[in-house]
Amino acid sequence: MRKISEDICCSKVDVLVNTSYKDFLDSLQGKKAIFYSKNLSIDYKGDLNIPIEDGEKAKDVSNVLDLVKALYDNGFNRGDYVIAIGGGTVLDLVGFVSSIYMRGLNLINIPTTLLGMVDAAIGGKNGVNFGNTKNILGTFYQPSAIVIDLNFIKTLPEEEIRKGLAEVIKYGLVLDKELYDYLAMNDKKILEKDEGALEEIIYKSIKDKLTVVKEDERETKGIRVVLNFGHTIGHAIEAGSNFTIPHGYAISVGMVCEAKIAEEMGYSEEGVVEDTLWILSLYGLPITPEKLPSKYSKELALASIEKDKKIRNDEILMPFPTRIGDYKVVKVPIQTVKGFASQCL
Ligand SMILES: NC(=O)c1ccc[n+]([C@@H]2O[C@H](COP(=O)([O-])OP(=O)(O)OC[C@H]3O[C@@H](n4cnc5c(N)ncnc54)[C@H](O)[C@@H]3O)[C@@H](O)[C@H]2O)c1
Ligand SMILES: O=C(O)C(=O)C[C@@H](O)[C@H](O)[C@H](O)COP(=O)(O)O
Ligand SMILES: [Zn+2]
Repeated sequence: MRKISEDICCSKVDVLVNTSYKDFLDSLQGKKAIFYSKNLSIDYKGDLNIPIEDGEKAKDVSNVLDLVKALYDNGFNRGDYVIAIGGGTVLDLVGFVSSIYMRGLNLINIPTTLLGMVDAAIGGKNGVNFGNTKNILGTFYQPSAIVIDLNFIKTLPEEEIRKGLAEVIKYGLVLDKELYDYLAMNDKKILEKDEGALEEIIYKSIKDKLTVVKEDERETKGIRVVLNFGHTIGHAIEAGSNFTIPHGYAISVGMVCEAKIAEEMGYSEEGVVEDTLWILSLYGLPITPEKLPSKYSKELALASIEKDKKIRNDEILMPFPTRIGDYKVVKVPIQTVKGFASQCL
């Protein structure tokens, strides 16, 4: 077991990597509401156990009030615990609910997908979708603990491993050359779910993400935006498909497109686009729209860029890879981004 403890602004956050979630929950004193993915067989008995239909539909705003009602009807208060067990969609929904009910009660994240373990469970961003826009309603709210139980990986299909790897590759490309090199040399082990290799990339990803979040929890200093590399175009693809194209695949194509924009605008060293294409292909991730699992409306995708949360005045704060493991945030006019996007989408 590896433990990371961080003070993020006003919250103490513990991350336990490779530990039993049941043992951890047993150690908590207090009432527990367990909100878990319906697709998982969770036999842990809390004071309230509610299954959630996961996938992007979980992030429909109507689900927020259903969960709030369950907490309210069952007399939960700020001394009690909300436990989120599932992939990124369950974590985003439950994180939001736990932050608004009584202005916040104790949240424990137990991610069960690779994407959840390396990204969604970490950093306190949560959100639900509204009006064809991703995560337009949400808060920043830190969980007190994140428990990574690698047993969940055992039942995870390979395609879910690949989707999570898209976010791991993101860290490699813009923050961590060592992680990029590790990914480049250990593809077989990682795709075969070798426990040591998975623990290594999960640990490195969490460290990278927390280093950024600690500096700029609320994304107000132009630092946390780096975690959004590939997401302007990625979220546009998701919106254009009515959220049927999974996040991991959408941001894979998004990273290719945004790396190309960086190169064309003269912000990246030669070879960055090739390295991006190479590493994504190594893990079988889509690098062109044709390789995505379904079609999307280009018009809806382009229109959704206008709602990007990184817009300030008429410009989007774009985190561009400058060389592998490094980035620069550049203000690009919305219409310029849309012009480039129109070529890649
Ligand atoms: N808040 C953040 O910082 C953040 C970061 C990255 C992504 N996200 C969000 O996360 C979401 C994507 O998350 P996801 O990729 O985990 O998708 P998901 O939650 O839809 O889970 C993917 C699939 O895996 C299944 N599953 C979950 N755990 C399993 C297990 N252990 N074994 C077998 N199947 C399992 C689920 O039932 C589902 O079908 C998107 O909405 C994205 O916007 C949020
Ligand atoms: O934690 C962050 O900050 C991120 O941007 C991580 C992203 O991988 C994640 O998809 C996040 O949900 C995107 O947030 P948004 O602010 O673009 O909605
Ligand atoms: Zn993401």
